[in-house]
Amino acid sequence: MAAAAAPAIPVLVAGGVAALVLKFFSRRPPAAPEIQEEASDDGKDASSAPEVPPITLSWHKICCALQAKDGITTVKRLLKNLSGEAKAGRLLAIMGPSGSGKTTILNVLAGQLAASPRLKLTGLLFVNGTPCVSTSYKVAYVRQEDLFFSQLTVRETLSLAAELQLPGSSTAAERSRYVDDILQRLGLVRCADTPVGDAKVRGISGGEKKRLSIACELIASPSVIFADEPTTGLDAFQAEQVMETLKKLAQDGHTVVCSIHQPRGSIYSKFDDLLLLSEGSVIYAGPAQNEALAYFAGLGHSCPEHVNPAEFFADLISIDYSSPEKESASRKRVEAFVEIFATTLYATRSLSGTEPAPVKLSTQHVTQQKVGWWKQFRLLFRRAWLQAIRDGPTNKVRSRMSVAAAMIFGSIYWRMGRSQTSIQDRMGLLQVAAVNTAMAALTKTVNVFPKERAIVDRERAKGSYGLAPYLAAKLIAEMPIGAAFPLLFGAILYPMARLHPSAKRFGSFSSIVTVESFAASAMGLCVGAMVPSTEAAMALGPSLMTVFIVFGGYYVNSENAPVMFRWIPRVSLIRWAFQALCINEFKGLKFECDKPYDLPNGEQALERLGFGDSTINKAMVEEGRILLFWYTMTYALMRKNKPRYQRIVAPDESS
Ligand SMILES: Nc1ncnc2c1ncn2[C@@H]1O[C@H](COP(=O)(O)OP(=O)(O)OP(=O)(O)O)[C@@H](O)[C@H]1O
Repeated sequence: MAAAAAPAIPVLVAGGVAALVLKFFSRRPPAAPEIQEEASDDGKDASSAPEVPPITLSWHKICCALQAKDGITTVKRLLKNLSGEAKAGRLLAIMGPSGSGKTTILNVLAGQLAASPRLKLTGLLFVNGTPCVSTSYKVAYVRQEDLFFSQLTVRETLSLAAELQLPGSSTAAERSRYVDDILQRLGLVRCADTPVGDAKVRGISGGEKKRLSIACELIASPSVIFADEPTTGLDAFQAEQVMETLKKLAQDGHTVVCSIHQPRGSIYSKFDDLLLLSEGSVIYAGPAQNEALAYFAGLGHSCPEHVNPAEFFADLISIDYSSPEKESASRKRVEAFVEIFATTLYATRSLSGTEPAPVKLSTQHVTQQKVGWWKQFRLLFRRAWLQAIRDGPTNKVRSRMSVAAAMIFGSIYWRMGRSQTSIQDRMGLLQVAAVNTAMAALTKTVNVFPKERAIVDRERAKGSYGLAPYLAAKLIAEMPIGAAFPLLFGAILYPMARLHPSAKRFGSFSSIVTVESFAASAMGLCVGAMVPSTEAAMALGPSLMTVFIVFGGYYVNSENAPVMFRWIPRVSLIRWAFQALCINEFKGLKFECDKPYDLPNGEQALERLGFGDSTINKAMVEEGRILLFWYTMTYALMRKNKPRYQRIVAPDESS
């Protein structure tokens, strides 16, 4: 009985955490934005755009090649001798056909080209004329996909970024004013208290999401802002607004560089400078407006009146694959453009004139972590908690599934008696309960975690916080809600099936399924940390769990399994949960006996299953070890898989 009571501890712990969390947040309603209404200490006006050091970024002879496995042969040249510059206070647009290298050059300039042993990246980068070093300027990179925690409002998202990224010396009022200022500047005031939303719950619009992405990047007052196709997926109006935002940021003194596909005329007119690429080569780099048109007119290609220059350039520099003749003609034209540009004044006038001395460069940009471990933990805990409790659709589905599963199994195993046949029924039900609990927790986690990991990877790459406070905050914040569903399942199933009728046994039953559910979630986290996408996680997670189900203690007796598989039951979270549930159910239970070979009590039933000399405590310790193993593996994998960026080397260093 004492053993049976021991596993009640996790439920008490989860309940305790839930109570503490509720108490903590009862003082701050979840929907309320976390704005401190303190008066400014220093009376500074935060409404003006913060001053950023002006940066002129120039690049010289950037080459990027994909190499064969031998490391010598070049398979493809992604960037060919690219030179150019982006100036403070100006908006530079990188345009070119699909696959021309726009994203690649943007990644290179932002120091965020994903590292690969098969890529060779050479060239020189200069900031205000001096060789670029990693921490000499602040970079913001607005990626194509906008990834956010869907249940947080716009203001909460920005406030959290501000709390994590602004120096600890700033006051809460200053941070709050700073957030208000950014909301104002990016036109996000109207949707400030709207949740970001996702596919399940509609939140802010695509354009607002993009502007929120820019806003989050602006928190650190970057000098240079890179944006990869910021208008993709937006309607004309939203696209216009996003580009207007970038233009204003340029006018505020930022250096803004964006790649863009086929902008409409009104968007093109906002560009100050233009970098035209085709198949990794520069076709034109220089001022975007009349100069660009005059340059091509000088080459015999005049843009007709009332034609959008962006469309004109797109037609001019694209390779036409519709027929071999057209392909050859368009390729010749593009090659001629590349050749001409490489030898014109345009190609060199923006650079400092003298050939820069080769220096060893690193463009890896890592922000220093600004706040301490506990503050990171507290902020991330709040985010994880809000995300978990506000996710109504997911929680509704999970609770409905728990109730439905309990009702179905409860009806099938309705009020089991004490006949001999009920022994098999009990075993079947306990196995089904263990499998259902594990699968529900696993599928939920693998469905959600890979998306969250993508956000966390980005934030960690920026140095916003560490992995340990993130994981600790997530695990603790999700504990109460994670415990609620197995508890609901147990509370309905237990009386329906009339399992061992004792409050203590019910407490143990609930504790066992709760711990098992945490172990399955931990396994889901590990699977999510291992693979690149939700689809891959959804394929791998349940397949792995099937193996643990087969060796879950009911279908195969571990002693009868081939030697090579005998270790699997020891690591199967289903097996230990099933074992603990059986001991909890059968110990002390008497059965009706008619025949001499009938089993008179539960102890003998346990002997048959091979659980005779075990206890609930022992099984739960094993389950706890499995839980810790998956948590540790998740930590190790996320640590190992932290995004790494390709180092750029000076041309002569690479030879
Ligand atoms: N890490 C990589 N390994 C292999 N090939 C790559 C890698 N990165 C880019 N490429 C290739 O380099 C070329 C340029 O890619 P990039 O994404 O820069 O083009 P893009 O102009 O941005 O295209 P789009 O407009 O379609 O996004 C493509 O052919 C792409 O397949």
